[in-house]
Amino acid sequence: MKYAQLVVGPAGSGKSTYCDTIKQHCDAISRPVHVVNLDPAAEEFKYSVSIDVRDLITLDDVMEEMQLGPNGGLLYCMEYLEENLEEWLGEELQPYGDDDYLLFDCPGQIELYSHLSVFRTFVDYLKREGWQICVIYCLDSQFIAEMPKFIAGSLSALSAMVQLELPHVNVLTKVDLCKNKDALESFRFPDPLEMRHELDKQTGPHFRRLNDAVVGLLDDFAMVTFTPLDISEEESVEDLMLQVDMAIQYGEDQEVKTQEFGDMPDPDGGGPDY
Ligand SMILES: Nc1nc2c(ncn2[C@@H]2O[C@H](COP(=O)(O)OP(=O)(O)OP(=O)(O)O)[C@@H](O)[C@H]2O)c(=O)[nH]1
Ligand SMILES: [Mg+2]
Repeated sequence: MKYAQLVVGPAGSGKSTYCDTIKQHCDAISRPVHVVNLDPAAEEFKYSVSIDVRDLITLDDVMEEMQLGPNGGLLYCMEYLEENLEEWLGEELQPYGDDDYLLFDCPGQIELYSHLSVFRTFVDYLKREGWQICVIYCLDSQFIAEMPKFIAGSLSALSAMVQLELPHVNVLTKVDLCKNKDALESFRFPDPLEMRHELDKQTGPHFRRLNDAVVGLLDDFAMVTFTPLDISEEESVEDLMLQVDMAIQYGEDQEVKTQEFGDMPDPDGGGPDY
């Protein structure tokens, strides 16, 4: 079995820093991982890149040749990647085999994970090629102090979960910058009543039914939970890695059946078993 983490999330949420952190952690414990850059707009990396989409296409070239702005240019690049997936990526992945572990550092446009097909095509291709994949959805902890922002972040994570149908770990990044780390605990397994109460406090009475529906939706998908990551604490990195290993069934007997997202949500509540 081959393993991969697909590291996604909004622009600037800490995806590349996450990849760097995990790579360093794994290097330190002599566990081989390789990082793949899938961001055609990336400029520099702290980690060493094993496969780079910029060898196929770069945002600068596309913007210049197609007269596109940065967002349109990025979408063009990703569609180009989608069209050349088997030919280019297939070739690049050739040297990787059993027990190899890749981290895919992805671009930050969230529409790529919600309503464009490129990542779905990408994931389906990797699955067909025998890769066991876990999605890491990064959300910046600096933006979730207020409940409406936390809910907006949760909904975007949920939309990626529904679109990609893979084991999924939501990560709260930049926790080292948080003054009150204990306050983050309440976001690990958010309480629906509390969410509803906080939302109602911050919106007018017209929004009550909408708030109710949104919180009900998140509660139904009981797996919209977040794991805080403090990159300055080795233990935090280890805990997260363990959680991802469980989600991806790294090192487990391959007879064990993967729990598919399609089995969710559990109508009786309760999170996933992994
Ligand atoms: N202190 C601290 N800063 C962080 C952390 N993660 C990211 N940053 C900073 O946040 C900024 C964005 O981080 P990146 O890792 O580049 O984020 P990204 O999601 O890859 O960004 P895009 O690829 O542009 O979407 C950089 O200035 C990082 O140094 C973290 O855990 N702690
Ligand atoms: Mg990045």
